[in-house]
Formats: sequence, C-alpha cells, structure tokens
Amino acid sequence: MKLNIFSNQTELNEQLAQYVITVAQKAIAEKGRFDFVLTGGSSPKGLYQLLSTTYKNQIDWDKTYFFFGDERTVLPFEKDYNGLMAKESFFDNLELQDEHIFYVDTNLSPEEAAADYKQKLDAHFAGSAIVFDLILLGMGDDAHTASIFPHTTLVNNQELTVASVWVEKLNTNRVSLTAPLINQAKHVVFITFGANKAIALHNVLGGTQDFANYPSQLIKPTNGDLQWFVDEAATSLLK
Ligand SMILES: O=C(O)[C@H](O)[C@@H](O)[C@H](O)[C@H](O)COP(=O)(O)O
Repeated sequence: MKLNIFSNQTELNEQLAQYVITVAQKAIAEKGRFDFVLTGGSSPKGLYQLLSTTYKNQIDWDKTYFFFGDERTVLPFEKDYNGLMAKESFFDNLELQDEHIFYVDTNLSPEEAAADYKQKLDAHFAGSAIVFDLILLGMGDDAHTASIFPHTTLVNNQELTVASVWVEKLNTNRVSLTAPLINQAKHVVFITFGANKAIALHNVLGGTQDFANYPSQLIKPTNGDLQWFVDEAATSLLK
C-alpha cells in the first residue's frame, strides 16, 4: 500500500490524473482497452474534470470503458445518481459511445439492478474473471467505501459479485461491487481529502483491524496494488 500525501486538492488531483493516465496507457498498450471503475460522491469531481479537459488527449477514450463502484437507488440521472455526477463532470466533455459507459440500471429493483449489472460485467469480461484495470474509491467519514457501510451485510459478503445492500443509517438500498470483487482489480486507488476524513482515515490506516466499523480496511487487492491519494488535512491524526 502506498500513501501519497499532498498539501492541497489541486496538487492531489494533478498527481492522481497522471497516475490514471499512466495506468490507462499501460492497459491499452497491453490488452487493448482500459476498464475503469469510477467512484461517486463529491471528492472525484475535480479529477474527472481535469481528465476530461486539461488531459483530454492523454487517454484513448475510444478504448476506455467506464463502470461504477456503487450506485444510489434513485432513478437514472436523478439528483444523487452517481452516473449523473460522472456524466456532468466527465463524460459530457468527451465524445463517448454509449456502450462504453456501464450505468447501473436503477429502473430495476435494487436486487434486480445488482444482478443485471453483474451480468453486464460477466459479458464485458467474456466470462473470464472480472479484473478491472483501475478502481477509484472514495471514503466516507464513517470509513465506508463504495456502498460497503459499517455493520451492513456487505461487510461480510465474500462473493465476487455486485450486491444490493440495505443501509439503515441512510434508510435506503444501495447497489455496490463487493470487497472481494474490488480486491480482484489490478490497481485500486482511494481519493480522500479534507479534515472531516481525518478520524476515519486514522481508524482505517492506523487503528486496529475492525471491518465492521471501518469497512475501507476490507480493501486489500489480492494481486494488484493499493494507493491512497490524500491531503495533509485528512492525515492530521496519522502518526
Ligand atoms: O456513492 C457514493 O457516495 C460513493 O461511492 C461513496 O462511497 C463516496 O465515495 C463516499 O461517501 C465519499 O464521498 P465524498 O467524496 O462525497 O466525501
């Protein structure tokens, strides 16, 4: 695991953009495509804008496929839909073919949307193992990542799949990749900044192992590498 600490979000986004570009170019050179899982939330917006404007010509978007690590169970492109945030901050700046973006179909029930998404992943990976080139993750101030929230069924879900999960604290269902499926990726990166994440980051990185309370600890790529891109404010409690 590599912890990359930056003095501010601008520097973090610049360096993370370079990292994404490097991974993308290597994936396209080696296998002809770049399978990229996006996170929702607010943290990645600056990175998405940077990649799709300033560095637009650094990645072959015709060979890039976009996925989502999790999705809220609101209707597609309604407020809070992660796909909407990505569309507005990333995809709308690019000329992407529809079939290169794998949105979660939240017109379906949570369970059906999860099963439908897993089927789409199986088809995309032609029945082979679902190994993404890069998975971008955020972390909540409660140490959740994707929709693996503390004390939910996803904490103990050991399947390589996409699952729906009831999140009591939000009084809603979510759809999410499971930790084992995330851990199958070649590269996993957390983007986490801000003082409001300092306690959670201290517990996840510096505390005792406690998956139920700090689900981000579940993210340990089996063969791939794990990087954290964080700012000084978020690391203020780390020794
Ligand atoms: O659907 C979501 O909201 C994300 O997948 C979620 O896991 C997010 O990454 C964290 O909640 C951090 O969110 P912020 O970046 O907004 O702090």
